[in-house]
Amino acid sequence: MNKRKLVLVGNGMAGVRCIEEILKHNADLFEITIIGSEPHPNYNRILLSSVLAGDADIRDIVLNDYEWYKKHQIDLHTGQTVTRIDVETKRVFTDQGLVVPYDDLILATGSLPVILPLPGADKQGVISFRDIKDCEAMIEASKQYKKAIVIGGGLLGLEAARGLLNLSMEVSVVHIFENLMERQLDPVASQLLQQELEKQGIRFLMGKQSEAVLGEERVTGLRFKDGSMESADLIVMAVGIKPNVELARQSGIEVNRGVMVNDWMETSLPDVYAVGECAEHRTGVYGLVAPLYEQGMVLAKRLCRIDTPPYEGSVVYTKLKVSGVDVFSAGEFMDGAETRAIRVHDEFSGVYKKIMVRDNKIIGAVLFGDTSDSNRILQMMRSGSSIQDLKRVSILENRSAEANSGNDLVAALSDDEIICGCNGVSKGTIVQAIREKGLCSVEEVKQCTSASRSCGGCKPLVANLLESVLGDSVVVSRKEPICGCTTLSREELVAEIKEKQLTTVKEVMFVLGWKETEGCSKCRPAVNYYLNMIWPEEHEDERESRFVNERMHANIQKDGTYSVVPRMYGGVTSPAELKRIAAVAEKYNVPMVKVTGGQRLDLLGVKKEDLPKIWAELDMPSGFAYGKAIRTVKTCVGSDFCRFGTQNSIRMGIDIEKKFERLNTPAKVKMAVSGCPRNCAESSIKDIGVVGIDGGWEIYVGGNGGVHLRGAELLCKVKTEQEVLEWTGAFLQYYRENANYGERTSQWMERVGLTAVQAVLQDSEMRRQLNERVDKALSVLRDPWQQIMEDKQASRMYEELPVLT
Ligand SMILES: Cc1cc2nc3c(=O)[nH]c(=O)nc-3n(C[C@H](O)[C@H](O)[C@H](O)COP(=O)(O)OP(=O)(O)OC[C@H]3O[C@@H](n4cnc5c(N)ncnc54)[C@H](O)[C@@H]3O)c2cc1C
Ligand SMILES: NC(=O)c1ccc[n+]([C@@H]2O[C@H](COP(=O)([O-])OP(=O)(O)OC[C@H]3O[C@@H](n4cnc5c(N)ncnc54)[C@H](O)[C@@H]3O)[C@@H](O)[C@H]2O)c1
Ligand code: SF4
Ligand code: FES
Repeated sequence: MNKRKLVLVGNGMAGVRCIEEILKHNADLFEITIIGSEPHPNYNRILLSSVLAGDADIRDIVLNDYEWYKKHQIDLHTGQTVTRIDVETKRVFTDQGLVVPYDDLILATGSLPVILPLPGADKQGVISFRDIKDCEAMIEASKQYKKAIVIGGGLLGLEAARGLLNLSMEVSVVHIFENLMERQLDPVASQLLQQELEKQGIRFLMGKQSEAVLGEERVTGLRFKDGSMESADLIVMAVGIKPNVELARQSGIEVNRGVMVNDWMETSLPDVYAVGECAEHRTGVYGLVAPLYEQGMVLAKRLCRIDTPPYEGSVVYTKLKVSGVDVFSAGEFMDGAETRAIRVHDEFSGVYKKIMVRDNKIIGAVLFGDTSDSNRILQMMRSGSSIQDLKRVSILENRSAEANSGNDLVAALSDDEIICGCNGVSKGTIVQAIREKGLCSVEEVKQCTSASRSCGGCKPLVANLLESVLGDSVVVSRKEPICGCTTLSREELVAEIKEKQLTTVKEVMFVLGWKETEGCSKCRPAVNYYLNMIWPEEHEDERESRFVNERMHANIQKDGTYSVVPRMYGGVTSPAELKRIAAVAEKYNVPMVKVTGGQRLDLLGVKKEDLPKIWAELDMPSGFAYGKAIRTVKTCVGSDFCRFGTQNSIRMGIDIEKKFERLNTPAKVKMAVSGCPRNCAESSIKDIGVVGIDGGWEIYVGGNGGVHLRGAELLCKVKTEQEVLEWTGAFLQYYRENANYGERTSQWMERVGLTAVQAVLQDSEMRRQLNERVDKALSVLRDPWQQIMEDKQASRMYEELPVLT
């Protein structure tokens, strides 16, 4: 049988998803050609926000790699734009002279970002945020420039702003209205969101209408209609999108806001279909993947001649992807004459929930601060079930607070509740797949059901579901590949390194069949760390695999200069040290000397070539302020000086720091010792916090005072200073051996739980063995500043190293 020729214009999320569905139904029906303007295989556009925020690498976000196209015999043409469709002869033409005939044609050309027609909008440094190219441009700009303006306080603008903040830029969001995300949030939720983002460091200029982009060749600022101005080196326009319909319009296909389609995604021309953001269905144009995938599923069945209910539109919802902020919105959210609302606003915990009701049915919701009920509420909206017989406020009862764990919460969900909103995958489907196909990792569930394949917001729920179904085999269920270059999880990698006695990064990648021979910026430093941890004496640290700060042994600053933080054990210094610091600062014109949060002195603005000279003249050890290593041990004044002090916190802090300095760890480790439970050294928000009590010490672990605020948990109470050192050593080594590279103790403790850690460390023999291993690791470590000063070759190489971020 002759295959029908199917051509897809647009190699993006909606179109390729439709092709995947077609292949699932019948892989032999079509000869498929895909033409896409971007020079990449299909990637997850949603995760561009994560790439910008530094949580993912471009390579991690590819959805279908080139192999996939080859495997399915798809003729792929990237970097080519279809410029004309000849509907008479049924052929498409590209800007590079390619002519492809079709029997069926799918248009999935997506959207174009709206660019405000401001004078100066064409200057360098004015960009949108839509594709990999934009994302790379922002990352590049952040290396040279300081100040960014994001125009538009919608989902995209806020995610861009958060990403730019992570790239160390100063960020101002310019919004035209008084309330952020006014298309999704009511004024109360908007205000809460603004306050939270302000706390994270974003500035807001509300109710501002932009008038002109300032600058010569490159942007220097923005002028507003009220005459005020704001300076900027980068302007990101995130003021909405418009369906990309020009190709369809020119080809005589009926176009309104989008390409007009009926309930089977058919356009006004025979054999021409449209899906995704470019399509307009019953006046609805969607800008989120869930409805686009629903459209693709209907079209796939239609093209494969499989009976399908028509596409009748979608109930959409949004969640902002900014860490530390939980925001959910669906359907109607503004109060009106015909609607009533059920509201809860807990100002103490910062939780706001509002459910909109009409004719006893839920027609919309806004949740801020706790979005754990979002799936259930969405389900009730979608099913249109009556809430007449329910106790109204029970709809908003916080099930996450009642549940002892995420597993309890997920166990309480009914089988038809949707776990993955983006891909419309229910709990029942996932549970069935886990049981029938023996799945035991989130990655496997993703491959098999598509759950967690898009925004990734449902990953924790999928993981909880795996745990609740698999019970004790949970350890297996947590396994995820360390990056896209390998399928090996951390546990598997560590086991392979030990078993095969692999000793260099290159060897690991070669022997274990890495997809990319050189690895990526995610796995190279991780493998180097695991090798250091496993073979402390045998493995020679591979500096070229480390991030720039660790290679240079100093923190690179925004302007390309470095900072120097010498170690001051327990935050204690001496007149002699202070004199040396002052002399160095004067001699090398150090622009700023600053006291750090960890009770040390930071010399900021040091030129790269001055670093070794400054280290030599300071004659102090490196403070490792740049590394995934033991950082500071902050202390209060303690019993020697403080009238409340029960224990000598300064001595304890110095002893801890002297014992564990230089130790490399999966992520930075901050410690503190307080002389009494008044806790002046803030031990309760440190990775390890020690608190003096009558007759002994309490040791707390897993605290974090950063973006993800977490109180440390009590690990144990001990009597002597020796025991503090013993437990600290055991905890550090257990964390070194079991956490993922880059995972802070707070995240690790969250993942494995205090009880599991206590169960190991309460065994004195285990503590002894762990201490033996940590002592071995410590015994070979030397001060890196000293090493570089002694090694002429190293200091030369050091000057020449290329910058890898
Ligand atoms: C930063 C960011 C974050 C997002 N976050 C979320 C989120 O959290 N949740 C969510 O649901 N959605 C999110 N979205 C929206 C989501 O990514 C889009 O809805 C989805 O990608 C649209 O898919 P599409 O296939 O219709 O269009 P696209 O993914 O834009 O694909 C269209 C493709 O067609 C190509 N093309 C256009 N014209 C032609 C032509 N003539 N010839 C050849 N190729 C052509 C384009 O270059 C493009 O590659 C986000 C979007 C961005 C930019
Ligand atoms: N988490 C998510 O689901 C997510 C994240 C990013 C992007 N997206 C999608 O990407 C698309 C684009 O997002 P978006 O935020 O650009 O679109 P949007 O239309 O949702 O928001 C644009 C915002 O810009 C504001 N605005 C318009 N003109 C302005 C002006 N002159 N000055 C200042 N502000 C102005 C609008 O009031 C609006 O709040 C949408 O479809 C969105 O759903 C979704
Ligand atoms: S924690 Fe206790 S001992 Fe230390 S300074 Fe505060 S009050 Fe004094
Ligand atoms: S909810 Fe977005 S991937 Fe599952």
